Amino acid sequence: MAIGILTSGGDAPGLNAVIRAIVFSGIQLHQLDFLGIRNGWKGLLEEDIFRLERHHIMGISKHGGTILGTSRTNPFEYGGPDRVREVMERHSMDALVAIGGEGTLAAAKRLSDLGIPIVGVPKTVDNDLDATDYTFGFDTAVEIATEAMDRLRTTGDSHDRCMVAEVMGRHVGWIALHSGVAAGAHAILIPEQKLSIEEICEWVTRAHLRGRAPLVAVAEGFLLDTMTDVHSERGLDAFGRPRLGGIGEVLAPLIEERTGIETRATTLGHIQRGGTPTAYDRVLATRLGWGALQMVLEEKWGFMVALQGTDIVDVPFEAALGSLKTVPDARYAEVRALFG
Ligand SMILES: Nc1ncnc2c1ncn2[C@@H]1O[C@H](COP(=O)(O)OP(=O)(O)O)[C@@H](O)[C@H]1O
Ligand SMILES: O=P(O)(O)OC[C@H]1O[C@](O)(COP(=O)(O)O)[C@@H](O)[C@@H]1O
Ligand SMILES: [Mg+2]
Repeated sequence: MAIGILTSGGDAPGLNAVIRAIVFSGIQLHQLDFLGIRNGWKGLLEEDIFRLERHHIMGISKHGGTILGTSRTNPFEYGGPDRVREVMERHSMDALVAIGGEGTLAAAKRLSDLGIPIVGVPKTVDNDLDATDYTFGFDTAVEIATEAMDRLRTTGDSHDRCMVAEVMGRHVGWIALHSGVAAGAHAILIPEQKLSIEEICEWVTRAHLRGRAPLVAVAEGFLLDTMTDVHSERGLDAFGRPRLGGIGEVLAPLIEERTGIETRATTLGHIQRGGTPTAYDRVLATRLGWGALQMVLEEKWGFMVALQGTDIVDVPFEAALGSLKTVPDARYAEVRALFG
């Protein structure tokens, strides 16, 4: 049996650990063959495929990114399901493991609905996929964001400045919430909760009056109550979505002007997605990889692996695709009560 593996969508620390887990245990325990597909669906449709052997996966769990490369190609706009079938047949590929986020899994679901044997592994640093409690990459992103905020606090303290730390989070504020709590931010701003600049400045002023250099953690997808669209000044991505980043720079002068406190903004950007995955993410990614291999062996097409509690389970693609996993109001309320 030959199994194709592809990674698609934005990268996340832990992708390599998933690939390693699938290939290592597939070769060691089941004598399976693996085909590496370069650059997501694009490589499948262009037949950019190679025999994925044990030496390719040696020691890769600790490396960020993906040895397979990634893209945001939509297989339905580039070749279509007939071409997917043709390439799989030509390479004697009996099954496909698609590792990606909601876009990749939506494509995988459509292909699987057409009878193509696919299983999925969820991936998102934003941690916004429903049906799985956590995804690999999220813990690493939170760790990096927390360390950055700790650093911003010491320079903020020295200069008695308000520091605004902008982190990733297009639709959901999990990274901002977790890193903001860990770093003791005085306000945490997330996409799920619109706020006025007056409320934010009140928290900043209150913290400053207590002798603190205020720290504001903001997710890139946050909107002030005066905004109708997310802040975007960098054009569109390959999928036609606005590229985010820069809301911190928008907020900083508004805060400075209203509070009189000198304010600086830092956008962390892709630093959160690069480099070494945490041990937690490596273990989670490895377990998800083992789970995906098991699904292939059981021919559970149309399913993806997920973490529920501490268990790795199988869920149908549609369970992950219905809605995003947003920060619940109650989770935000308990944090918000302590702002300022
Ligand atoms: N409903 C869909 N059907 C087919 N392909 C899709 C669909 N939605 C998204 N995609 C493709 O999947 C790609 C990857 O999705 P994206 O959201 O960028 O990354 P991720 O998989 O990390 O969420 C998109 O750029 C798009 O080409
Ligand atoms: O610069 P890129 O690759 O377009 O990606 C940026 C986007 O990817 C994200 O990191 C989301 O990634 P996930 O799909 O892993 O959740 C967003 O927070 C960000 O807006
Ligand atoms: Mg996505």
